[in-house]
Amino acid sequence: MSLDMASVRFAYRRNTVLQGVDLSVAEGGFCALLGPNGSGKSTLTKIIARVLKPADGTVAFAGQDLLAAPRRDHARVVAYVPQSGAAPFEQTVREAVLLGRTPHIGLRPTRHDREVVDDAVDRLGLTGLRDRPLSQLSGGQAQRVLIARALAQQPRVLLLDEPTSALDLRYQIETLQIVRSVTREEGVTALIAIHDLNHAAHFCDQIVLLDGGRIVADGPPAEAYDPAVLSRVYGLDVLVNHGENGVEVRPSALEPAPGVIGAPAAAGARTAVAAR
Ligand SMILES: Nc1ncnc2c1ncn2[C@@H]1O[C@H](COP(=O)(O)OP(=O)(O)OP(=O)(O)O)[C@@H](O)[C@H]1O
Repeated sequence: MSLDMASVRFAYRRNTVLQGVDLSVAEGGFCALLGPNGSGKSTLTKIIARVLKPADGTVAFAGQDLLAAPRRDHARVVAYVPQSGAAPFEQTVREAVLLGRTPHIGLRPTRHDREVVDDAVDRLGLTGLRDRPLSQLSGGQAQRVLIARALAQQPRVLLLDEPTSALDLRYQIETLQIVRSVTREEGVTALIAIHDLNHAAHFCDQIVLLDGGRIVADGPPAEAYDPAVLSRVYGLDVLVNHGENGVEVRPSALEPAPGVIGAPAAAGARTAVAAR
């Protein structure tokens, strides 16, 4: 079972932004979608989420055509966390997360539905905020509500469009850990559009690099991160280090910070080199 896209093409009027994308993510895989601004990451996730309809191509999960499935069936398989979401401002956190249960609920939410919601609220560190209206949340808290709503949906495929962009470092890491554990422990297939190449390498097992609506690299981080390809795509010289902790990418022009061995002495500083 896998998420499979074949020959997917999409254009905004005459501007073709996906040029025949073929992509497979194994069941339980955690795939990072990388690429510069405007390379087509959001468009690709929106097609799988059925926010946008491709001009051509197929999208399937476990052989089921996701583009033709009835909406409710699609929503039982696919959950989507957009870059930012509009929600009725007076809704509370718990009410917003309960919306994730919509594809599963009969006439009214059951005790099980409420347990799933409370579990998702707890996992995203929102327990203390669960009765608070969305209008009284910070940007990062609101982003965590969207992620909790997607988890409460209990999907087979989880799509996240830059879900960590408003999060502080702790919640960036925790969110990526949660998504990784959902993939490994529950076999959910996750696709995340993300800009941080090092977080992607650390947490994901598949890297897909988009450039101008085409896939230019696809594989495990150690194979997909080619310095020449990354430098060309991002228009910036980068180095790729293969170390004990995995692969790490950094701009080659980035000098060590003052105080680090090898850094140039800062003006007026007595020493810029750490004593050993
Ligand atoms: N609603 C729209 N109407 C017209 N063009 C659009 C629309 N949304 C996106 N585009 C264009 O489609 C291309 C791909 O955009 P997309 O949002 O998929 O890129 P992205 O890789 O997600 O970028 P970012 O990293 O900035 O979020 C860009 O050139 C963008 O300007």
